[in-house]
Amino acid sequence: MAPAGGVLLTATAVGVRYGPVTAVDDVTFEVREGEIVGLIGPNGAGKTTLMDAISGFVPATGRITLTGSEVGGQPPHRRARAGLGRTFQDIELYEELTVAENIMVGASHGGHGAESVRAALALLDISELADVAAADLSQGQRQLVSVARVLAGRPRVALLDEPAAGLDSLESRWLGQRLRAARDRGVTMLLVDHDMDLVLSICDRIIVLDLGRVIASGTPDEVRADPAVVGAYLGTPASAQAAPDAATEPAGVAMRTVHP
Ligand SMILES: Nc1ncnc2c1ncn2[C@@H]1O[C@H](COP(=O)(O)OP(=O)(O)OP(=O)(O)O)[C@@H](O)[C@H]1O
Repeated sequence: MAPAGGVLLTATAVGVRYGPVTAVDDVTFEVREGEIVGLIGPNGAGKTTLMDAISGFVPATGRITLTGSEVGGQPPHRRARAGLGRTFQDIELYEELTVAENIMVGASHGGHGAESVRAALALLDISELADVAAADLSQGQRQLVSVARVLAGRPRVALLDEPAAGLDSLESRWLGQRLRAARDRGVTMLLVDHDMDLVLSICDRIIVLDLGRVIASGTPDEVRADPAVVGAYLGTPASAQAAPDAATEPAGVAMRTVHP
């Protein structure tokens, strides 16, 4: 169950248009302290655009607040300084530098001291990688280093964009354990990923987008059993879906078979 922390991040009636395309449409949700909230949905659902709207990389309508203060309208670096740390899909590391050095020099604002770097690595249980050259890391370790880089800035909410991209299922499970470890030590995360097993296993709550709108939200079990979610993933309108108790196959099984 989600811990009962205070509300850190709110999105209220957030919308993003690209010309005639409504990429995010009237989206409202909140993230509470100490939770991992997952953002999922089929290709083109608006997940990346919503992350961009929250972190300030695209203009959006509606309201976005962090610890009660409006951040919508602020440029990305101001939001980062206010406590919205973000990873990006393309991880760029200096191959010849160590993990600790990469985190120190790779900070998006101001750089981090050695103590922050050590703390971030410890949060993710990867302290043993501090002196390893980036060139010697596995893909899973690289993903965690990019998360550590964000955590070293001590964000109020860490926005993680596809941290399991390029990982096999074993690496993804390992990543999930590390993210859970960080969450158990108080890190709050909003996570976009296509890996359903990862999202369903580590998130406290999940928000499901389709065609820019929230079509479901709840615990992993609630979302897994929601006919609207199954319909969105299978490309069938929810109204045409059998009721969950009449389905020949559990919804969770159907969702797990759908990968990008
Ligand atoms: N820069 C852009 N200009 C115009 N349309 C865009 C732009 N970026 C995204 N879109 C459109 O906005 C909608 C949402 O796209 P977005 O990339 O946010 O979805 P997504 O859920 O992240 O998809 P994926 O899972 O494939 O990464 C899509 O219809 C997409 O074609």
